[in-house]
Amino acid sequence: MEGTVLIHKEKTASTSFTSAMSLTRMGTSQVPRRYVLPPSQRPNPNSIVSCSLLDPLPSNTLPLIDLASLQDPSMRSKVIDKIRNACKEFGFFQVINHGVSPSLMKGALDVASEFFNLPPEEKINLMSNDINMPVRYGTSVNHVNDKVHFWRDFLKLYSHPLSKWIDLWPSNPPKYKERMGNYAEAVHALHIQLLQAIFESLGLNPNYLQEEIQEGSQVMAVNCYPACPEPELALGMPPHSDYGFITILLQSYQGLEVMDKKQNWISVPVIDGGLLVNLGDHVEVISNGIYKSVVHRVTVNSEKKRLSIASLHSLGIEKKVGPAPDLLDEQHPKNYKDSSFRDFLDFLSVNDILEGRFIETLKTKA
Ligand SMILES: O=C(O)CCC(=O)C(=O)O
Ligand SMILES: [Fe+2]
Repeated sequence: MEGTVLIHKEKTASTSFTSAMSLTRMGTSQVPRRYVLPPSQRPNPNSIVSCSLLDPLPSNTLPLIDLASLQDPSMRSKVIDKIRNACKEFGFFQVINHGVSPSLMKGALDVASEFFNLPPEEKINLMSNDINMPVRYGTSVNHVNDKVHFWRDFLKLYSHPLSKWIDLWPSNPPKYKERMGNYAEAVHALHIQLLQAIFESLGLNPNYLQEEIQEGSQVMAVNCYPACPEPELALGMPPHSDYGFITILLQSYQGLEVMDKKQNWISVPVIDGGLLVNLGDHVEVISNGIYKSVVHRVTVNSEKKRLSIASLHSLGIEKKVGPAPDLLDEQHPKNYKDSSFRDFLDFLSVNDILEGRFIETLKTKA
């Protein structure tokens, strides 16, 4: 049958199911049971706060930061102040004038879309249940808990250094490597600038951990959320925070929601040419909790396929990260244990993403 794929080869060799993309193409009018969330975890449209994007920031708006002035010595400290406020208040902000060109962004979204439109037979050889695989196609299933599924197909790509990984990336569509690779490199350069600004906003040397960051890891999660016949019952991704320093996210359509301090879900509007920046668990740990990683989730809609490219940046897989010594003294003891990307992968391999966040396991006090 078109679209039926075998998954969980290692665990349940007989399990077969159809990807969200194939279900949508078949014109399914109801989501299969495995996507239906318990009522308490469903997106409740009445509780979602919509925000306008204003600058400067009154309450109840999401921060939008113009990076054009970051390189201007007379303006830099103003931008750093805005970044500090955004990190403290939300752990999230959007950026414009960030240096990644509109054509690179469009090129990456176009090839992402073409890849997910390929017939299942073309994608299946990239499918794996092993979260350590450097290139991994997945269709909605959660690697631990195969009872709850999410309305998402994804392709995870190890991306830095690009020359090490790009040969493993898909050769079809033919422009995939070139377009996605150019985007990955531009976003990698942007993430270095953003980290410098974030460190500066904490009072740290902007070049803190510079060498380790240059040698760090970049994993891109290219996500596809097809139109969903019953969007009120399912999610594209459950609530989680990202591992790593920051995630730079490009979205083609609305769907991402971030949780604010009052635990309201705030829907993130799409800004033409903008990119989203999520603080991840590394920043929470390095700042010793001054900043918190942002909890976010993805809702789906019945009208339109949504694509997103999440570029996740962290230290190398075995490198431990801990609170910055300059932020610690007798009044400010260490609130988090040191940990590595490997520790996170080990955590993920035995924990369902719905059951707690990795960062909670690092706290030295309750
Ligand atoms: O699709 C999105 O907007 C978010 C994706 C995401 O959170 C992730 O890949 O970690
Ligand atoms: Fe995420």
